[in-house]
Amino acid sequence: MTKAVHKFGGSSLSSAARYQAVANIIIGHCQSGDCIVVSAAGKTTNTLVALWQSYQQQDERAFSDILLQVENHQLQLISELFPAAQQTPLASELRDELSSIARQAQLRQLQEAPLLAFGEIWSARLLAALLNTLNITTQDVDARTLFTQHQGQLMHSLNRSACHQTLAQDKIYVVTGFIAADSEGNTVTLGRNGSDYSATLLASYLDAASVSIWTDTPGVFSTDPRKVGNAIKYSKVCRAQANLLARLGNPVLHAKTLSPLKETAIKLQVRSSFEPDVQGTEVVKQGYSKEKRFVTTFGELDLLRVDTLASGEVGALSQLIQHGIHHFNQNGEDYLLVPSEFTHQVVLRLSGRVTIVESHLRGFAVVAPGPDIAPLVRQAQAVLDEQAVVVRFTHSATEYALFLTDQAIDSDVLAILHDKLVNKGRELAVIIAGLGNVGEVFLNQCQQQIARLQSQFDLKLVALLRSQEMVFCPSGLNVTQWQQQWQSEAQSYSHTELLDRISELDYEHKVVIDITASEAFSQLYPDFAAHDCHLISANKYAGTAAHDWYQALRTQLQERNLLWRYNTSVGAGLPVNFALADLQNSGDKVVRIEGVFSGTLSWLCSSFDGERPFSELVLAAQDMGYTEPDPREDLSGRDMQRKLLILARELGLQLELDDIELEALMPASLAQGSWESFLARKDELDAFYQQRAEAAEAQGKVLRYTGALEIDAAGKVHAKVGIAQVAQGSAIANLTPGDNIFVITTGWYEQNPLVIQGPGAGKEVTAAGIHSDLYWLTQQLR
Ligand SMILES: NC(=O)c1ccc[n+]([C@@H]2O[C@H](COP(=O)([O-])OP(=O)(O)OC[C@H]3O[C@@H](n4cnc5c(N)ncnc54)[C@H](O)[C@@H]3O)[C@@H](O)[C@H]2O)c1
Ligand SMILES: N[C@@H](CCO)C(=O)O
Repeated sequence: MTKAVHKFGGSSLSSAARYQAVANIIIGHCQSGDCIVVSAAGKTTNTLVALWQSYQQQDERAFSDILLQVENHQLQLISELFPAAQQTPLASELRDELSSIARQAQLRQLQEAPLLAFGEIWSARLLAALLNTLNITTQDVDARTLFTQHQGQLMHSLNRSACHQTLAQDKIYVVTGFIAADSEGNTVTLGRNGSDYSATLLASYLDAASVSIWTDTPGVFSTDPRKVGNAIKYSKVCRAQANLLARLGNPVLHAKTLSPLKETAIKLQVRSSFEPDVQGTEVVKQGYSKEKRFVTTFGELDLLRVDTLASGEVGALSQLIQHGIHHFNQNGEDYLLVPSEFTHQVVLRLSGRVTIVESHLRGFAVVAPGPDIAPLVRQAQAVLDEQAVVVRFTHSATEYALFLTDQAIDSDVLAILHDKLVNKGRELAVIIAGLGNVGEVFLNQCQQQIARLQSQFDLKLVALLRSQEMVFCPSGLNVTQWQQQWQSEAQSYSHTELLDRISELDYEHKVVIDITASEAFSQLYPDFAAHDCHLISANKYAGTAAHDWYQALRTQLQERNLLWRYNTSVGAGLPVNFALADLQNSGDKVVRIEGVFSGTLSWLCSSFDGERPFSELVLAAQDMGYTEPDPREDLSGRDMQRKLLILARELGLQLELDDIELEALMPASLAQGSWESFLARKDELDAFYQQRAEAAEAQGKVLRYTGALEIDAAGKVHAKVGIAQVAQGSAIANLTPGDNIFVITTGWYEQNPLVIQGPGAGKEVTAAGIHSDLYWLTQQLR
């Protein structure tokens, strides 16, 4: 049984490298029995259209030039994709076909459709050959043997049995998109973007489980992502809205694509072959997704009024111009929105029954759930008035409204419309990982916080995760009863299951809040980003990972318009990152940061008076929730080293963790082994500390654990964390136990540095800092 149909468009096959990329996607996503539908490579169809035009114009010189261009392009693909031995038969088959085209042209017997069909035939042949060289049993199939039309209508039962008979073996089939045959065996084409239609038709004939349309954008967006940076990629769109968008000219979905899927359970996905790991958009049956908001812009259109429109006539007109036509009725009159380039064809066909009401219109449509339309129309009109955009015609229906304007809607106006019409009333799904010291307090504060944010943003807590178990509730957990829900519903999970569940979430925005201390969990950040999740971290591992990984994550987040907030990873709730960002954004230059950046070490050093053994204080700090899960992460200086690295990266410095010199506040011999074995040797820790404290006292000083980062005049960075003897009475010596202090010297704060001081660890302050990050995120999303 065919499990899946995958369609790759021209942009996915525009070069040898793209063919290789598609082959890799097929290897990763397909199984024997699946079908691949292909369009012509790159701009091949346009070139073949130009070839046809030169033939019609009897321009022999242009004809032979274009034919040579076609040959060179195909030969280049062949030579780049295959070893020499394989190139010869492929090249000679191509040359035979090109000679036959030239011969038919000379005899004036060339026909348009069979000429255009070569684009798809060559793509299918090359891709199948490439897959075979990669040891994947593949066969290319000419769709003219599968799809037959009679008088413009597809012969469904004949086609169905042809598909079942031809595509029955245990191999991968690469089928040509766009083309079919008529009942006499002549080639016919399925129209613009016909390959998408071929793919859904094939899926319906084969009762496939799914169709994936692989294109150059990773899904269906709320508006054109090339024009509006914060366009939202929806993970799910319902078929009715997808259909409407297609009729309104959305560039990703095409009017005919969806029709074969009506009344079927076939899953349709739109994905990017350029970012195959990124979750695309699923077009789901009615009721399986919330209705979303879209602002979709138009190319040049004419508005036509038709006297009497017969049933099926709009479909026939669309068929004629091979393009979607939007039809609506206003005040009892029928209107058509026709792309200007096709108006003359439509007017000719409707001879005498049509009036051109307005021509050369641009504009946009707002698509939204019914109850939202009326207020959105008012808001859109207000934006257009403010921006002095002249509206020539408007139309409102139950699920959409049209604004037809004089001028094209430019990116600035579109961004404002999108902000006002789409960015409002959105939902944010919150996934919380880590329900330990900080996580529990954060959750307990959540009830109040979510209610407070609710007036501006609709937050839903959809998942709670510990290392082994999770509760996942897409419609939202009850924050006040999370403990009961945890008791009754928590289940073990794998990371794959977690990512699958996240990919199914039907929310405009998602955020993963990482309150774990797990390096393994932080390594999932690129996957979360690929699933369009914003990130908030108290966990320091991602911020201190190897620079290349860290930079790749940052780039990935930036490309996907995702935000990452991690203020609590340094100084708990203290606004250190804010201050550093603000100084730099204001044009200041930070040259030195020094101080105490560990709540645990601050508390331990300030509390130690020789009365209680040092190790006893360590256990007390652990009890208070100051330490990392393994307090040796603090005692080793590693936690403070991480914080200094996070600050360094905030300053744009390219450091690795080990570029920061580190001196531990414990004997090196205690670093290995279990926590229990460490406790068994706690005397060694006590002696280690006692000895250093006494040495400091002998100098009239006190022992503290400090860190400093300095950028010298030559731009060289010096960074260190370690044990220091500090003068009694100094700011560091006088720190309240548990406080952090950040002394920041900058160009402007040179003689008298800026000081940020306060609690640097603790459940409440850290949880509060995470709420601050969440609030910041919601503000940015608005
Ligand atoms: N304690 C503080 O004062 C403070 C301050 C700032 C930042 N932080 C950071 O906050 C994080 C949490 O600190 P804590 O004191 O609450 O730690 P904790 O050990 O008490 O809690 C960690 C939680 O994470 C869960 N967890 C571990 N691995 C996981 C995984 N792979 N997936 C999902 N959950 C996982 C554990 O089950 C536990 O519930 C740490 O990264 C810490 O550095 C803590
Ligand atoms: N263990 C850390 C928690 C805050 O990151 C500290 O003591 O500073």
